[in-house]
Amino acid sequence: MAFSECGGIYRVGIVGMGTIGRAIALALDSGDIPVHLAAVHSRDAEKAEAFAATLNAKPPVMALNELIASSDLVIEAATQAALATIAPATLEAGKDLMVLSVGGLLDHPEWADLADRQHCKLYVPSGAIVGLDGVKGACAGRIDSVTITTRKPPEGLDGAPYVVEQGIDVYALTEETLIFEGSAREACKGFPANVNVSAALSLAGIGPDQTRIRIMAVPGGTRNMHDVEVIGEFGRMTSHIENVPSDTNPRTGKLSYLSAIAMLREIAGAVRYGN
Ligand SMILES: NC(=O)C1=CN([C@@H]2O[C@H](COP(=O)(O)OP(=O)(O)OC[C@H]3O[C@@H](n4cnc5c(N)ncnc54)[C@H](O)[C@@H]3O)[C@@H](O)[C@H]2O)C=CC1
Ligand SMILES: O=C([O-])CC(=O)C(=O)O
Repeated sequence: MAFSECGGIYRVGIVGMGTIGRAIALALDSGDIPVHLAAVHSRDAEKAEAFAATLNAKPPVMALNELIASSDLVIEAATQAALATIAPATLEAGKDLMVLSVGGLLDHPEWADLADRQHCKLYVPSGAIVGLDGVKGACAGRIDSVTITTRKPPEGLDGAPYVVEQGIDVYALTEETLIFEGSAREACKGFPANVNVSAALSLAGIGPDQTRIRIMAVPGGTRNMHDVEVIGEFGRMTSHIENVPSDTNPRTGKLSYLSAIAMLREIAGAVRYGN
């Protein structure tokens, strides 16, 4: 952890003031995580100003480069496309980075090396998925397969580039339907705002080309569900999560931001649970 020089308080800047960014800002504003919310930045500065004004801390809304300069940790909660700017700028400045748009990491293994050279940390929370501790352990040995099956209601998949390109009308489906099957890398390109969980799974496990994903549209569904199966020399592991879609973004399950908040608590504290 690279502490700021002013007062030894770990300064956090949040980029992206949508569902996840706001939830993290509100958690920090409650004051029970010992870090300082130093700045926020979003594509829509006016909306970010209005939200920041509702917080006790009244964090300034800054340009990205100013936010990076004012933070020890930058939390990316924007988009995979935005990450392409945020990640190198943050790491080159020697600042820690937490990434939510995890799919944006898959084509940039050099960022992990950059973090290493710059002596800073690159954090990837489990997000909307469970069981990455076990996956990491399992992948220390021989692995035969890692598969994730994602089930979302139509509104959780609507507008994804793959859905648009293929002309799939997710609202016209009448029963659970497989709409995509492939690697985590391919899925994160076709569904950049829907299956970042598959990127986190692949990075914790055997990589984005070897990790398989199936995406199912579930008409009438009320949960974003992810089933992970890992088979290897250790045996077989499965995990299942039924995520309540967040109120403001049906693609994003509530565990996504709760996981980031829990990770921040551990970064700020002395004790870490789990692997
Ligand atoms: N790792 C995980 O398990 C999960 C990751 N995600 C991903 O996390 C990211 C944030 O998710 P949400 O908060 O639900 O999305 P959201 O759409 O509610 O909010 C995104 C915010 O980022 C802002 N933004 C967009 N482009 C920007 C840019 N270039 N610079 C600054 N701000 C920009 C938007 O104006 C918006 O305020 C998304 O990429 C999403 O796909 C979402 C759920 C789970
Ligand atoms: O919240 C979820 O179910 C997962 C999600 O959107 C993502 O991984 O991008």
